[in-house]
Amino acid sequence: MTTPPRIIRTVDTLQALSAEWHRAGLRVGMVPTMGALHSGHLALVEAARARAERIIVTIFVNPAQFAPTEDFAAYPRTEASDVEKLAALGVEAVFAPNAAEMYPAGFATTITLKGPALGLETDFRPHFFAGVATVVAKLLIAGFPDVALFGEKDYQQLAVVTQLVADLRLPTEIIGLPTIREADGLALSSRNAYLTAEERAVAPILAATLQEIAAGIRSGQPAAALIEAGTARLVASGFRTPDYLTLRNARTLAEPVDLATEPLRLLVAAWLGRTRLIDNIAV
Ligand SMILES: Nc1ncnc2c1ncn2[C@@H]1O[C@H](COP(=O)(O)OP(=O)(O)OP(=O)(O)O)[C@@H](O)[C@H]1O
Ligand SMILES: CC(C)(CO)[C@@H](O)C(=O)[O-]
Ligand code: BAL
Repeated sequence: MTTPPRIIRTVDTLQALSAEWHRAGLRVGMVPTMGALHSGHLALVEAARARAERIIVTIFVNPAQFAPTEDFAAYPRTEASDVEKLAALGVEAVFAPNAAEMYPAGFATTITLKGPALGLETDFRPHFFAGVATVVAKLLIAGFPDVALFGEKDYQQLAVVTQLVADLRLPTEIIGLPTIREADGLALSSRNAYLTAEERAVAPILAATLQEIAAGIRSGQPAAALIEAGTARLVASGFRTPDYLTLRNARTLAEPVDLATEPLRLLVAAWLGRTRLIDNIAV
């Protein structure tokens, strides 16, 4: 029989619980999420279990990372079934605060970023990483985990969080885990729930296009021509012209200078109907 996780609504309670665990000599792991949990999230939880004796999963649809025109209101909220999934994995605590707990009246702090936060998502969601970094800093300070796990699906976010924790010297190890995919290659994402049946049939072309471009680059074909052909394939399949489809240095996310020696990552964001999909792969 599994013990259901403790549901925690306040920062004070989470800080006290984490301090108690640390006093008992237990390692604490954290998996930050916005809920609507799928197997990608659950893989992060399982990886946390291998690294920590106590696991906190956070569920918070963070208003600060959504522009007024974005899908904050529509974002799926499924707390009861999320908690059931986490209970089955033996998660000890779910931190699910409301917005007033995270951003009380008078809240006036926002983290600003450079480095890996420049470009890509920031060109299209300028508010996004300030909102993510501010909430992640708050979550890490609330839960004081020894280790926190993030998915490579949100590759730039992982780079931003890694930089944030290094710059602020937060005492948490940040671990990135590979993207979990459907059998047809589509990266799992809570927003896949927005896709119509027709769009769902088209969506795997995003990952297939990345694979095709990466294979071409590895075989020595010019990246620019491959990216142009990939863009045309996406548009012909029903995607809008991608927000970006680009080859970057996998560590800095800057434009690569020397393809032969730098670690490379191919990243894409593209709208399919009313759903914005992102994906990325190593080259
Ligand atoms: N397919 C996946 N594989 C591995 N990790 C994932 C996957 N999808 C999401 N994650 C990770 O789970 C964490 C929480 O992400 P989030 O709750 O935003 O889920 P999401 O499915 O990415 O939602 P969205 O549709 O909003 O992008 C992040 O670290 C994210 O990178
Ligand atoms: C890291 C995060 C939980 C911050 O709100 C969110 O951006 C997400 O779910 O990837
Ligand atoms: N998965 C990252 C959170 C977001 O896109 O808002």
